[in-house]
Amino acid sequence: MGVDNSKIVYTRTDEAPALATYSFLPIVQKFTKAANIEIETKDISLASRILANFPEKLTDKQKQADALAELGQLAQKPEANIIKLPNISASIPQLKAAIAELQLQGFAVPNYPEEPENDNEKEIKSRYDRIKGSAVNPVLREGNSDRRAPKPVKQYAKKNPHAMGEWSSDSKTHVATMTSGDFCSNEKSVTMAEADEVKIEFIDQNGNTTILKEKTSLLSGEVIDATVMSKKALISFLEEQIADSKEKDVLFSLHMKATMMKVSDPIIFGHAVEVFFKDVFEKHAETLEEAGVEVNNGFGDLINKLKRVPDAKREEIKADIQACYEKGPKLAMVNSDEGITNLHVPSDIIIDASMPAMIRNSGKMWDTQGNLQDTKAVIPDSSYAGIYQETIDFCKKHGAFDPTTMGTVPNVGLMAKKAEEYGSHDKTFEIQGNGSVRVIGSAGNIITEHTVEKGDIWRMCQTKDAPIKDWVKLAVNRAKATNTPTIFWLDKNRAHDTELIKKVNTYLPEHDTTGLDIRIMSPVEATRFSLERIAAGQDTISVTGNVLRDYNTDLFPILELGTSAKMLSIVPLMNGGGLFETGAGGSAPKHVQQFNKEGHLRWDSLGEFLALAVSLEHLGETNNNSKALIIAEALDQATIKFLDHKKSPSRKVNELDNRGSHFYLALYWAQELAKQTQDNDLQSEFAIIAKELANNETKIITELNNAQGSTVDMGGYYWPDVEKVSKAMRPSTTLNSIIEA
Ligand SMILES: NC(=O)C1=CN([C@@H]2O[C@H](COP(=O)(O)OP(=O)(O)OC[C@H]3O[C@@H](n4cnc5c(N)ncnc54)[C@H](OP(=O)(O)O)[C@@H]3O)[C@@H](O)[C@H]2O)C=CC1
Ligand SMILES: O=C(O)CCC(=O)C(=O)O
Ligand SMILES: [Mg+2]
Repeated sequence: MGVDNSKIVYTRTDEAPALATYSFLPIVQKFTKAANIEIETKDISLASRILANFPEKLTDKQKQADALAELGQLAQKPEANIIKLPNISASIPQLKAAIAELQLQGFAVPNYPEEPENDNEKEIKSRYDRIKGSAVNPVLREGNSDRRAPKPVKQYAKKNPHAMGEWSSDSKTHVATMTSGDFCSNEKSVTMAEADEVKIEFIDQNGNTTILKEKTSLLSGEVIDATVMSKKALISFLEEQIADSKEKDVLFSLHMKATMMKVSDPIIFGHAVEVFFKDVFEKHAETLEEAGVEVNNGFGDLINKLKRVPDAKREEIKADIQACYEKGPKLAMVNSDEGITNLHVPSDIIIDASMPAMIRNSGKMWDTQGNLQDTKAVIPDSSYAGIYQETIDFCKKHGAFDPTTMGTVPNVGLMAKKAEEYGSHDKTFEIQGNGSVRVIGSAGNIITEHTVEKGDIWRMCQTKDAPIKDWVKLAVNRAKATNTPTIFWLDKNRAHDTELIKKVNTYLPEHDTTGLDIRIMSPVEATRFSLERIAAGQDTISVTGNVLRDYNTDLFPILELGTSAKMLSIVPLMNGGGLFETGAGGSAPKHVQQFNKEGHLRWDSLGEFLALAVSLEHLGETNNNSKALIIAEALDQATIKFLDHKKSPSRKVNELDNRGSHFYLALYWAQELAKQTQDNDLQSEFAIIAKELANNETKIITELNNAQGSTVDMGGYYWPDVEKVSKAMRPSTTLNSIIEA
């Protein structure tokens, strides 16, 4: 064999999934130990990543290993078997909050220098910049993605439909997107004929050159695209949309990925805040500057920093803010009770989850009174906005989807080797003057050139050939395995997609596709085609680039299953290993708030159960471990039973929560192992455990439910106290003693 992969790495992350791990991991360790599998944990939480980057500021006891770097290396090895739970892709406000908490806990990590004033601060900022945003996913995702609703999960959703808001044909809800001057319209794309090292430079109007990035190495066959968002076009678009929301009497809402994938999005978010509160920002420019307001961190940053402003001035600004609210359209609210608008915090409105949530809610969002209202969903760049307008049009015409009959849309997504927008982070620049930006080859040849103005956002992406080839192969494999129509969502009128279409047409014939229905359609056409089929109960595989992977794997699951937490999410790593992600959703900060307040955790670990089963199966197959295969199969059966018996966490306090759901999973898993006859050792060991768990069911559930109903002190949000949380998440001594026996 040569490859030793009797080990599974289980990640510790943040927020709700991290809490769930405290309860679930001991169970996992108990079951896998019986097959000689070692479960190693790696802490890739935001706080741990901060600590790992500043060893010189910490005592020996405080130091953290750089788990992310270690996992990044492991992901490139054939023995990799990693279970990854969702983590915080930190926005700057989240990063700052985590730093402040760590400092309070006695870790001498430095502040985040937003505007570094010397070399030392620049160095600190550059370290933090490696931690924020999508710092984790692109490092681990050394393969393309296969996300789908497994059959039992889909069947369960059909039998137990989630609530779906009705749609009316006269809904005023719509998407607003730019028609010119945006990334989509300005994109230029080139496939490299041979490997090269390119330079990115800015040339001002006087012919002075500034190097933006000295060296980017490109492989032969690599697709690069460069594009620019015009600040002027963006501002006038935002002004128009604000006026139009007022006129049409719909809520103004902004939907972006301002924490991840694209470092351009916080800047765009900042412009939206500034345009909406234009009168405040113009009139008080100097005061706000002095107070250190960072508009890219959302309107909430202004509110927080008002305390630094002298009293009289503060009252004046507050009155001007009020005037903006009165003059402008109604703003969509994230939390109407607390007055948090859609423009307050960039990480509160993450488009992949926020748009489907709106569509599931009859196309409505909350106003300041907590009433649902029709909405203008502003998605500035037009590259992918059309899929949501198409979905809205479909719902207006046909009414809401019916989860009891609808088909499914799985996804095969291109993301390996920092494909597409994942690779843009170190190649995105806010342009400092008028002139042009060029990508120059080593022979001095101009590869792309854009005329730019001060404030424009220029960015470049790169997509390597091998990941594209692998993505086509994965699509064909999924098409074959399911005999389902398979659509590449690529637009022949978009520069980047044109290059990808050429490659798809080259690589598809390398596979035997006899009898398969594989087509290429633009994202808008593909949406309509898939929606028509889904409504008729039919399935359609979507094969997409990286951003649509992100969007589609929340959009369809949220419509079909009520949440993307129930998705199977596999990343077959290009070098042979496996990365198994749990669900397709995020770290659910709302769930932590509820847990703190009333001791009830409604995080649904179904994604973890699904990921663990495929991880065990992968281990069993690559390591000839028959016990692992039996345990995997038993886990799948247990998960089906778990769904049948409706043991998912309830949303309400004093009912079954995440911890109780883990008990039932353990019970069913043990019962399945006791039932099988292929392995006597497993059978006898788990027969005893199954019996003990079953005999103590009432006692355990009582102990677990009694732990609910009061506040929980975690001793920290980003860096909680291990003992406190462990105690809170494992309150049943009866269950603990069975698991630890
Ligand atoms: N793969 C990753 O690592 C990802 C990380 N993130 C991170 O997560 C944070 C929050 O992002 P956001 O976009 O709000 O996404 P979330 O998925 O956390 O929130 C959206 C909603 O999804 C539902 N949800 C998601 N997972 C579960 C689950 N297991 N059990 C029950 N409900 C679930 C909840 O819906 P409801 O209220 O309807 O129950 C939740 O309120 C951010 O910090 C972001 O960076 C986000 C996406 C992916
Ligand atoms: O890093 C990303 O792609 C964002 C995380 C996410 O939302 C996802 O993978 O679905
Ligand atoms: Mg997503």
